[in-house]
Amino acid sequence: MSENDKQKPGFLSRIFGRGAEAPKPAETPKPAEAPKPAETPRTAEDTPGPGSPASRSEGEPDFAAAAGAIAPVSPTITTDSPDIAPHLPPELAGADLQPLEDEDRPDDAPGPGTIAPEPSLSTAGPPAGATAEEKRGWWRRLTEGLSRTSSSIGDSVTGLFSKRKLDATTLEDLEDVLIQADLGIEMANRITSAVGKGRYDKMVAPEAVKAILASEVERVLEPVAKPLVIDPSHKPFVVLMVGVNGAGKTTTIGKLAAKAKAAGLKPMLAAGDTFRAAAIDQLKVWGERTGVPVIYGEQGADAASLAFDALRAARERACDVLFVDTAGRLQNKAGLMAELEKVVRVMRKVDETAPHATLLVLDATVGQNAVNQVEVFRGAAGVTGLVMTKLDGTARGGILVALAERFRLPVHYIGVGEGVDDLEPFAARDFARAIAGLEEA
Ligand SMILES: Nc1nc2c(ncn2[C@@H]2O[C@H](COP(=O)(O)OP(=O)(O)OP(=O)(O)O)[C@@H](O)[C@H]2O)c(=O)[nH]1
Repeated sequence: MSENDKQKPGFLSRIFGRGAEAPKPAETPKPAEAPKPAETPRTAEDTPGPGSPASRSEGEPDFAAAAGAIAPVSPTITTDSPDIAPHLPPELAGADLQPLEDEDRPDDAPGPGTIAPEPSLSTAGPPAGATAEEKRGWWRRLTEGLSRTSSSIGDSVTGLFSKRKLDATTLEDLEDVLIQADLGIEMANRITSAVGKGRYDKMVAPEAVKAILASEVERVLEPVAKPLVIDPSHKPFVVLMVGVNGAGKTTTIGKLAAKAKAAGLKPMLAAGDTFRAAAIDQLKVWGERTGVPVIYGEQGADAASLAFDALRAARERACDVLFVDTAGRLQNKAGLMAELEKVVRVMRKVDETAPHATLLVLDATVGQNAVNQVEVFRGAAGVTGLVMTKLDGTARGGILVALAERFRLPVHYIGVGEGVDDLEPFAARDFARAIAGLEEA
């Protein structure tokens, strides 16, 4: 790290956390086991149906109490350029899965634990020193990703306010628009009151309404817009990804792995969603694409056992960050809770402080259902932060504002597309202005 970098406390503390200590020396690694070949995936008939136990081990004795007795899951670790079978799971059909171009990785990429001069894992908004063109690109990706929400809100505001003076009906209509965008009733009330204040019987410019909306939204979002801080005193820093099936956990891990690499960190991925073979394959594809090793077992293997092995392997390889994928089946809340708790307890046999972050991945297109998901996963997994995906696929992106107001959990990232770059660090002002349909501040 250059002297120059050391003198940037804001930047460093966003990455490593304030007052972060120097990394502790890694524990003496146990002798690495030779990777075993992946076992033949089970057939469809073997796949448990809805209502089945959350894992094959559910209901079996909890081995967390005796970590020494953990049954091996025959995990395999891919290399940095794993050889993946050409068969892709159906949900990946058509996705852009070409390996990242080498030119994206600078020749002088710094080693683990140091900081790349370019975008960090955690910085919200375009990186310091970004060119005007890069800044425009960042804003364009954000506004394009949020365009369904912003056109729904922005076009309605323009329609409501461009031709008539403000009266009670206009405000009621505005409130309906905001509720339909899933901003929540309280937020909608607050915005309409702010718009109505002192403006009855006057023409109000749509841009002025949008500005009020953006500032009210920003006020709610500002306290929760927090970067994901990778504390280097944990080696690896363990990030547990939780969320219901299809929320975007695996994709988000892939995008985060790319960000971690770009930040000069050494990541590893654990295919802890052992429920579906396709989920394991999907993570392996992301590993190949980003050049990040993936540890995986056979379909149906015990997820906790895999997480245990992954943490040990990441430690042996001196990885900076381990992203652990999980299955999320809400059909069986008790099973889900039991499995996640077991994953956490077993990882703590290796590192009693793990996981260091538990990110709940939420699909924005489920609307108000996301509220229920936060409640369930907060109870099951002690969620420390949120990632909201698929904001590009909904006109109801206001749900993020409603969640922020209700739960006040940190929001680290938003997903605005399927591409590797379509995961934006969450920035309150930019999000607020984008959904209001305003230009960049
Ligand atoms: N449009 C869009 N699609 C996304 C985004 N994030 C994820 N997806 C897509 O959503 C689908 C499901 O994503 P996954 O990453 O497989 O979700 P998961 O939570 O891992 O699902 P399971 O493996 O079934 O547990 C995939 O087709 C992704 O490409 C996003 O921000 N925008």
